Amino acid sequence: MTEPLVPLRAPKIAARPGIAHRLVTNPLGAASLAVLAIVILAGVVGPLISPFDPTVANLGDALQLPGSEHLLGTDSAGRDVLSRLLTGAQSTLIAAALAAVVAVGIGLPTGLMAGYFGGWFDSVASWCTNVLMSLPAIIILLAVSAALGRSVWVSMTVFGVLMTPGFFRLTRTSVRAVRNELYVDAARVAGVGTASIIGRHILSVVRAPVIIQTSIVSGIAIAIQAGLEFLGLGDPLVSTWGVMLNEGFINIYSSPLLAVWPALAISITVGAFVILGNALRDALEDAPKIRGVKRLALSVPKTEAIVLDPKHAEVDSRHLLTVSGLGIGYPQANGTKTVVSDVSFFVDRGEVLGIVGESGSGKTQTAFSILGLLPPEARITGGSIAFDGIPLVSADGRRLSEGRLAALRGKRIAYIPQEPMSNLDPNFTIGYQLVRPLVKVLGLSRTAARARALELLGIVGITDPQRTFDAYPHEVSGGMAQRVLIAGAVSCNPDLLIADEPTTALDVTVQAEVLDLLRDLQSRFDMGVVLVTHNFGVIADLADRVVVMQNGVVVETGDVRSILRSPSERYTQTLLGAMLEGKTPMTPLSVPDDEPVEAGLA
Ligand SMILES: Nc1ncnc2c1ncn2[C@@H]1O[C@H](COP(=O)(O)OP(=O)(O)OP(=O)(O)O)[C@@H](O)[C@H]1O
Repeated sequence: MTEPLVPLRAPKIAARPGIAHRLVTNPLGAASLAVLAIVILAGVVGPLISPFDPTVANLGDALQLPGSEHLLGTDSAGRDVLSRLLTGAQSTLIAAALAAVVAVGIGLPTGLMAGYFGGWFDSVASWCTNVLMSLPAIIILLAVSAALGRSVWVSMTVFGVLMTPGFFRLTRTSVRAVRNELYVDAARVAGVGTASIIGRHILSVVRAPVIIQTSIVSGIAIAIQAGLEFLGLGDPLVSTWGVMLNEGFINIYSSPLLAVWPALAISITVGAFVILGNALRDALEDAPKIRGVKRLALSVPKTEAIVLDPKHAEVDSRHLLTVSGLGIGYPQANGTKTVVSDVSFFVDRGEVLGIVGESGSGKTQTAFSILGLLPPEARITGGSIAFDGIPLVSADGRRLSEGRLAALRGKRIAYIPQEPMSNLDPNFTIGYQLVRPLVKVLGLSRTAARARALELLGIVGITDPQRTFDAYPHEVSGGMAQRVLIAGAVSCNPDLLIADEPTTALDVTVQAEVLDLLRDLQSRFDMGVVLVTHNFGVIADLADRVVVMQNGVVVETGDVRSILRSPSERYTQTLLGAMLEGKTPMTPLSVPDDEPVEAGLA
């Protein structure tokens, strides 16, 4: 009988100061922001508030010292230094921004693609990056100035290109780290598209380091710009601080102050950019992080197999799910390592099938083959899988195309993982992560998706859905996170639910609650469930029928009551014995030598 669900109250969540708050409360961050705000303000309003026209020469006023008329004095052509500094701020900042935009504009998207997709694009882009990095930047800039003329815009564009390897490498490395996170796989299993995954989960992770790098590169661009102009390669028609510095050094003996003003402006601005970068890093490092513990969900395998057309495949449509003679192997130097062999079972609508076995018996591999989420190196060596009349893998080795499979995952086939925390993206609230698949996959409006998500949180036994909806994953317990994932899994009203050790990572008391919840939802939504576990107790609690696996093969199968009453295989008896003794058979069980297990791979 289904027991009533134990409502779970969300813990009180202390308000966490945001990144902006942490940045402005850091004295260095606040100071650098203030300096840059003043410089940017000067750049914007400078040309309007300049007391004199910075381009008009008046030789009669040349090289005047600071005074009441010219607050910072005049240069060798009699132009007002303060007016030139104010207008120079604008062109200096725009030129630095140009370099940063070019560097980010090329480095970020190429790094994203190379890191996420890998393959030939990664090889080509990495090779180009290595070539760019081997070029001496200053020589290239000098050569470009010589060939294309003294234009600050051209030299900053080229400098931006020369800075792309930094952004490319930073992005690629961050993406490669995060694309293996379980929450990225979970988003894929939930049916979220690649562009959307990159845009939300991946970009949100690389955003912070890219902002820090951009701040630092902007500072370096100003310094390089000033250096080039100091060497006399500046555009004399654009009054930047570097051009002023160059003029100052020409008159260093007659009017040393002329070099001091632009040098101060350059060093204070460059310093502010670099300090801001560091303060940003400190603010972001303060942010709580939850990272994946163990990668279980796997990437989509390369389908070099011929893509299956569902219309032209013979399938078994009597059951919701039929797995027949399934074999899975991994090519290795000394031949193929078989991890699943000749596995057959079926699941009907409204039925719970348990797959039980010790660690390494092939349960997860079997489950992932149904989801189409085996690692790229895995090979389906035989057998077929059909879901509700749709062939996922046909007997002749063809597979349903990834596009069609992706349309099934998250809509008709849902998945509950073992480690709830690692399957939630720490960068987004729980509400956002529930709403997004509802909008993207089911096409609900934001308002409807929000209402549905709150309703689902209530259904899975969370008493204050709104508070959990607004919380970040690290602000809830493991049991609550698993309820959230269960809510996400059933949100699309799936026909088939695959739950891979859904209670293993949880405390014993929470395990019982989650099992109750699964039982309740299974009957409420009339789903077929494949329940993967190493624990016969979970099978006894939840499953109607059971498949016992060892070493990649099915040892025994039947309805749970009869197998619990009279297990015919020695291995099943040992598994049951382990349950009764309270052991968890995560490590290979030893079956007494006198009565060896009949089934099993050699
Ligand atoms: N990428 C891989 N390459 C080679 N062998 C693999 C790979 N992934 C899994 N295997 C092997 O497949 C076998 C079955 O693994 P599977 O994860 O299905 O076991 P399991 O029964 O689910 O155990 P657990 O509960 O510990 O996950 C194991 O022997 C494992 O070493």
